[in-house]
Amino acid sequence: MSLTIQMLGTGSAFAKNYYNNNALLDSGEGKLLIDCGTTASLALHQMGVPLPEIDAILITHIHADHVGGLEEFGFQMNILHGRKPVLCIAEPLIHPLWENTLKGGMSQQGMIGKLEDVFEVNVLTPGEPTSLVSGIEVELIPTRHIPGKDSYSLFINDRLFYSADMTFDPDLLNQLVHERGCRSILHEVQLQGAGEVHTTLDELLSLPIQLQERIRLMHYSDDMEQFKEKAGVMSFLEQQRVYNIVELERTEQK
Ligand SMILES: Nc1ccn([C@@H]2O[C@@H]3COP(=O)(O)O[C@H]3[C@H]2O)c(=O)n1
Ligand SMILES: [Zn+2]
Ligand SMILES: [Zn+2]
Repeated sequence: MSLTIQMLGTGSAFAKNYYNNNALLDSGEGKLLIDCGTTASLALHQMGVPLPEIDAILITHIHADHVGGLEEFGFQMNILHGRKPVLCIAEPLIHPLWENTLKGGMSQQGMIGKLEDVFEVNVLTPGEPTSLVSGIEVELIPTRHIPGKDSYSLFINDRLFYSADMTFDPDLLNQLVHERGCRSILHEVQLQGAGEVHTTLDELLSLPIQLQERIRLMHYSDDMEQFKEKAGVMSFLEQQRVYNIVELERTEQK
């Protein structure tokens, strides 16, 4: 079965030339949206993907570039299409997502008082690979991002690692490739400055070349073009281009 990935956007939280770093996975039998940021519905509109075609949404962590579009997605599906969208989410994110992000805009007396009133909630257990839509199995891997905030990277179909926003974790990347058969890595990157809550390009450049060869960069700032020649064998994912994951597994990327 073929699996494709199309980034709705590849931008950092403050990027203006790129949409939010959200992704559409398509197995041919089902579509999974990874994160639903503020720009998600506009990007999906431009890609010609109607919201009801998406079988499930998966959330990595709570920042606006990853969850800021859920209010519109939830309202559109309930009001215009008469059904709740499926929301796959780790248990620790449910309370803060509703109480701190969505409740203000979505609550309605006697009608909407909790996440489950708007979404079909599929509660995920980190560390347990779970089939989310036909042909797409995901394991949540807790990774560090902001102190005190839970965040989960993704290991997809036992072959593709998709980083959430995360600080540099070379041990995890080594383990995934050498012990778990990971063939390609889509990794967030911060191009300039210290990587206090993200992973810097310099940190990724310190990895063994066999790991760098598997990495495609995403979640980058507007000055990405200036860094194309500084990224070594790593290349930048292009937003809205459709990649077959087999194509991502080729080591010669440039
Ligand atoms: N301690 C923090 C917290 C947040 N930030 C910035 O805010 C953005 C929120 O979305 P993000 O994509 O995680 O990127 C974060 C940083 O740019 C940051 O730089 N340092
Ligand atoms: Zn982000
Ligand atoms: Zn974040």
